[in-house]
Amino acid sequence: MNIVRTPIAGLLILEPRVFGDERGFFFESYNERRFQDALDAPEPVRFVQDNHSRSAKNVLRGLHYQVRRPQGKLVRVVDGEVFDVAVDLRRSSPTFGKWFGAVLSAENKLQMWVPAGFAHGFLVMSETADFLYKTTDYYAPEHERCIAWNDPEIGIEWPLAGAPVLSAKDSQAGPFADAEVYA
Ligand SMILES: Cc1cn([C@H]2C[C@H](O)[C@@H](COP(=O)(O)OP(=O)(O)O[C@H]3O[C@@H](C)C(=O)[C@@H](O)[C@H]3O)O2)c(=O)[nH]c1=O
Repeated sequence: MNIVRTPIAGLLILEPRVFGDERGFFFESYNERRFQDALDAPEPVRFVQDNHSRSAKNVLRGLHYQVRRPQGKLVRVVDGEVFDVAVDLRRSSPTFGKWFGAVLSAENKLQMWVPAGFAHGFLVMSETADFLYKTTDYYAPEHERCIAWNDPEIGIEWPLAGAPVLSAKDSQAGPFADAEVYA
């Protein structure tokens, strides 16, 4: 597994080693020891929930985060292609308010490690996309918050091909300026 650091501290791209042969391919989609070594964090990261969503083309989910029960997320795509984005909500971070995005696909098999302290979202670029992720805390809807995907202050450059399809919740999301952020 190759670890690619991003311009935002703690936010990583994981590139698994894929073994292809005449049958198809094999790769380790999660290896706890390699993952913990890559993070080099004081406390081991513990995952408590695995999620799977399927979305149609142009669906945009996000930008989501949980105050008080923040979730680290290890995300990947097993069918299709998405543009995956994390926004740094850690006020003490030199990259507070900055975003980073990467194309994750079934083809490239890249994973993004989004630590606690970020808002997260993605746009589906293929006809459909199956999106899988592990989280470090449980879903807590009472602590869930949304920031508008098109907040001008954040300025995410989404590779849009038309208007995005949003949930009712996401279409009512507020601006970054009103967001409850982390310390
Ligand atoms: C996220 C989640 C949703 N649900 C339920 C609530 C709701 O009825 C239904 C759909 O929920 P949502 O519309 O919030 O799903 P979705 O918009 O896919 O939410 C997800 O978006 C991406 C970008 C993230 O980063 C995730 O952490 C999560 O917030 O599923 C759970 O039961 N557990 C969960 O962990």
